[in-house]
Amino acid sequence: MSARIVFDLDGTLIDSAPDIACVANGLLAEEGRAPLTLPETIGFIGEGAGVFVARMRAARDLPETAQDDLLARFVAAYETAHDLTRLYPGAGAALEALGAAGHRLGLCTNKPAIPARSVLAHFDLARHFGVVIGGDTLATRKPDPAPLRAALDALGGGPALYVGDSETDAATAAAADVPFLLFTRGYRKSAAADLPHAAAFDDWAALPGLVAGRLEAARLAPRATRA
Ligand SMILES: O=C(O)COP(=O)(O)O
Ligand SMILES: [Mg+2]
Repeated sequence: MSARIVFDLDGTLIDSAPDIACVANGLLAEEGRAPLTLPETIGFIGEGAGVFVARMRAARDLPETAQDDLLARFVAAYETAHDLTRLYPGAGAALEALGAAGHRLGLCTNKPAIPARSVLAHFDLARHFGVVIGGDTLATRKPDPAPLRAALDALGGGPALYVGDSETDAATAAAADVPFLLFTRGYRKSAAADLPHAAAFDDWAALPGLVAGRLEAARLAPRATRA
């Protein structure tokens, strides 16, 4: 059975926090402020670039009036910030295997669309995705369900799954009524058990089997288990 599988990006497919910290710290240095630590940076990721910059400002005592200017500079620098970013081990092979199994793949991230597409191209991942929805593609972003719904609609019909790492992703999947698969090595702030999820994995090599198992369970008991 061919499913629609939509993925989050930061903290799910890629470990991008070191590059995000580097971009933030370039701006903070220009503003005469102390750099963010990596844990601080990770704590600020998840609700899009605007919220990240607002949290960075608040943490380093920069005024709200600087928001628009800082955000524009942040997004501009973000587009080419790839050197410190790593694909999680096995993520590329898992996308390859899921595509080869006939599933249709999409991406739904709160990262702005331009840097999202840029990092996908950098890692040669763009070819896997039939649709890419960024944090600024629609008028609303996750945890609003609209971006995930738009990604799924673009992929056609069939069972749906959302794969992500964070509270935002779990809430988005719940709001869209889509089963959520939690990658536990990303940027979530709470315990995995506190995030509603249909299944969890800590190794990308396990995902194709997890998906196949869920689809088979749904086939055998369509009323008891969705997707
Ligand atoms: O840019 C962010 O804040 C988060 O990005 P993500 O939705 O891919 O985790
Ligand atoms: Mg994420």
